[in-house]
Amino acid sequence: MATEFPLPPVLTYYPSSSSTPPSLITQGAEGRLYKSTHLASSRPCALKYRPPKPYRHPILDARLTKARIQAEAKVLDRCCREGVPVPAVYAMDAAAGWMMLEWIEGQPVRAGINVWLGARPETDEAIDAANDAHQTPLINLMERIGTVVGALHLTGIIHGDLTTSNMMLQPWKTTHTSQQQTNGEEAAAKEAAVQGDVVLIDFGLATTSSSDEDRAVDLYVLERAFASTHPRAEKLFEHVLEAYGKTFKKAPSVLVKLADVRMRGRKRSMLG
Ligand SMILES: Nc1ncnc2c1ncn2[C@@H]1O[C@H](COP(=O)(O)OP(=O)(O)OP(=O)(O)O)[C@@H](O)[C@H]1O
Repeated sequence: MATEFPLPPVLTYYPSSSSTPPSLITQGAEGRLYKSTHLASSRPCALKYRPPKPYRHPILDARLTKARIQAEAKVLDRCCREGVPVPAVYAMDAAAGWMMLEWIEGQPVRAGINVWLGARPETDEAIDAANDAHQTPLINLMERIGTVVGALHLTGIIHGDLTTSNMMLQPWKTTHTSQQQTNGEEAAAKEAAVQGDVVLIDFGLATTSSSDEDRAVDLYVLERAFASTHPRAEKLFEHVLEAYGKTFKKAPSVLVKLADVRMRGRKRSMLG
């Protein structure tokens, strides 16, 4: 895809004959995400660029952009060092508004879950978390989500915007086929859609905290996002929490706090 916007200068220079111009993947409110082979054709990378905002005072805008990029890169670095699955930071120029990250192959978890659920008849009842044996591959994914969020919280980082769009499913080298899903190509494709390693992305709103309350709010944000994005699978969210509860010593007390946070959330929505 041709780029429709000015690029940061670093990306208008192609260091090797095999590197191709970056292609725009998404354009959000704050920034743009390009896929690029700037470093090497065999090593695609994600270029996150926050262009100047004409509606902000230029000095304030430059300062804000720089601080946000630096903060996001710092959190990603820390996650990498501590073994939390996130894209590695390859390069950055915070003052120029960009950072270059490891490209994560695969699709967002949201899309994978939708492929899995999409194969069910429209008239289907909501999925019963405890008894639906046919959901094993999806349940396994939910558990992997809980484990990764637990690993993140253990490092003292709060994501701030956990959704199934801010998690990628990085395909496994070999596919694992469950006993339930051995009948046909369609079933195999459906199962493949929920396989892969969960990699967290978009740390633009991340903060550091080790308090039960902040961790519980992070989980609550994910719980609400999950319920509105995947309403039929809402009940399966308990598998995320169950796996989370096993990840570190204080995780069970975060889950107790989550009950409080939910209650407050409900009261607030009743009051309008
Ligand atoms: N490292 C990556 N590898 C592959 N795809 C990525 C990567 N980072 C982001 N993406 C894709 O780009 C999309 C947008 O990325 P991201 O959420 O980080 O940007 P954003 O929403 O513009 O960020 P912000 O909320 O900080 O403004 C993601 O949903 C994902 O599909």
